[in-house]
Amino acid sequence: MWKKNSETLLQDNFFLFPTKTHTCQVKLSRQALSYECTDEKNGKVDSHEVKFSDIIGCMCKKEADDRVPSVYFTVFSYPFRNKNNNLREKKEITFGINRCVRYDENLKIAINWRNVIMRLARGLPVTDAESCDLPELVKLLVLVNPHSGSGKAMEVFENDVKVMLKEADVQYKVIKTEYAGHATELMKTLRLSEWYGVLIVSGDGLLFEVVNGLMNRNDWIEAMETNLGIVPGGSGNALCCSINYAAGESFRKDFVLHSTFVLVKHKVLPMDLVVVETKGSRLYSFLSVTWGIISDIDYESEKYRNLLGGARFTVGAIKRIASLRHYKGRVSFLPVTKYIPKCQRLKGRAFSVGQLRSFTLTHSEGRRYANSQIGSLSMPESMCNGNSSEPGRVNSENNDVFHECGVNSNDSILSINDAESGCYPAFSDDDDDEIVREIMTAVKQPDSPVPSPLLPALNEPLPDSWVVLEGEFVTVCAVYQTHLGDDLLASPQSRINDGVIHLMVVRKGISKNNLLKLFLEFENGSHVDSPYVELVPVLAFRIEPESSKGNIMVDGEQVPVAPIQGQVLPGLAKIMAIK
Ligand SMILES: Nc1ncnc2c1ncn2[C@@H]1O[C@H](COP(=O)(O)OP(=O)(O)OP(=O)(O)O)[C@@H](O)[C@H]1O
Repeated sequence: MWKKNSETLLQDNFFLFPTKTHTCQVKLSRQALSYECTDEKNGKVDSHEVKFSDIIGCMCKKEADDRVPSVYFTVFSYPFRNKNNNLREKKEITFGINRCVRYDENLKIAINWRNVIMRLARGLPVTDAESCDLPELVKLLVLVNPHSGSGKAMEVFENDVKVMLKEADVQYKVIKTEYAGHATELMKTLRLSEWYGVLIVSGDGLLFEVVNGLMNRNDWIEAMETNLGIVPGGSGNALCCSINYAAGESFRKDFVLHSTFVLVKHKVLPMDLVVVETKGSRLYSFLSVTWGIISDIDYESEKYRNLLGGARFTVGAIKRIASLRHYKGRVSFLPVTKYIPKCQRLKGRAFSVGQLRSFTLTHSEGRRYANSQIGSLSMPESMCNGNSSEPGRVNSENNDVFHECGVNSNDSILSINDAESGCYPAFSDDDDDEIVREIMTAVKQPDSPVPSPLLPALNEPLPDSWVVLEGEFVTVCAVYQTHLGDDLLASPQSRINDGVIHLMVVRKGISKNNLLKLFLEFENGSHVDSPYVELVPVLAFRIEPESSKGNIMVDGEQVPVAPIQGQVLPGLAKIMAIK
């Protein structure tokens, strides 16, 4: 027999449905629902515990026969199948109450248990467990793109998502998009106060439409308070992969179940956006800007979308590596910390640990930090030779940056990076605070345009504090989520709201074999250790292609091949995700 202790919020005796022969003592603490059932036939006792972190909802039911006063409540949970994998499975447990002769009295008990369970499952406070209100109603506008991925988004919603929304007591209205751009239009006139959030059942493209629709409203400040959720219905589903990866949830097997689980836990995180400026347009991006082989694969494999779904990227990658292209141009960026080219870090001696200065931008959540560790590796000589032409400029083909900084291989990494050394000046704390002030001032002024204080006009020169790389590139990607696809862990250090863009640069000089190897390493993120890959944390970037050949993609959507630049807007969006 259990004793009620200070941890116990509620305790009672119910019977276990459907057996009716098992009497259970059921107990609620803030962490778990526990029950101990005795089989009346053989006296066997069974103990169980269901953690609130696994519970998504609770529902009351009555008997079909109105003359029977029994009432039931069912708890819906999705615990991990076993300790050795991260796959969840549904477990439903139903308790019956027939203690009172009157139905309404049994119902009152069931409703109170349901209310407490719903609050604890959503992480809400419970002050008086004996008389507890149901959490506030959650109403979602669900947008489904019937043409995303292999065209099964509606099926995904009907078969998998709907049932979990019901279990979690989430109300919704579904709109099937009718054309590309429909979601953007809908967002422009959305009555914000009517909805807890907007749920996208599609790929990243539909969320891109939603974000841009909201950001282009005059009241974009309020509009960006809208909670955004996403369940994978596309082919890449990069944001869903990143959200699940951060939450420790599966994003390969049972992807939809795990994404919907994250969604119905009702946690919301600020998410960084990047304001992107290109020929005649200003876009708001949550994922990436890509140029070179990555964008070519994304765009050119589009035609296999319906046939192959996610596998379209693998087929596209093999094709593109076989007939490898290089892209000439200039890549500039404002580094979070003083920039040291990877070849310089690796040449001469291996540094065991490097340190990035903590970059912070104040947001309502407080200050956030981006830290990085530089691994120890050796660098092919061919990647590190040449002479520089001017400070702040690194020619990818003929530059001896090591020499340029006026240091020898015995100097420490921090002294190489001193401002006096002639290396690229870094962003100072004062600058940080200035940016924060500018963004926050604009945010407080309704109807003012979204500020981008780090970006000069596209046709204007960049300040000296920017680093410039020139030459031929295989790819340049500005990434702000961990994943660009389920087998593309492009930027393992990215966090949903770290206030940092990770700029990945692969220059000409890598063989096809090594490039293929690199693509295989993308799956677990080990490409970051490759001497051919630079991954630089930056606040802003500019890409200036020399020719208009190839593709540039913003969040997987094609834009003209022309100069393009972007700046991080820390934590501006709200995404339904678990840290
Ligand atoms: N009803 C519709 N008909 C045609 N196109 C649509 C419709 N609704 C949305 N779109 C467009 O379809 C494109 C692809 O959508 P989405 O990105 O969601 O799927 P995906 O490309 O398969 O997934 P991912 O971007 O994750 O690879 C987007 O550009 C979107 O604007």
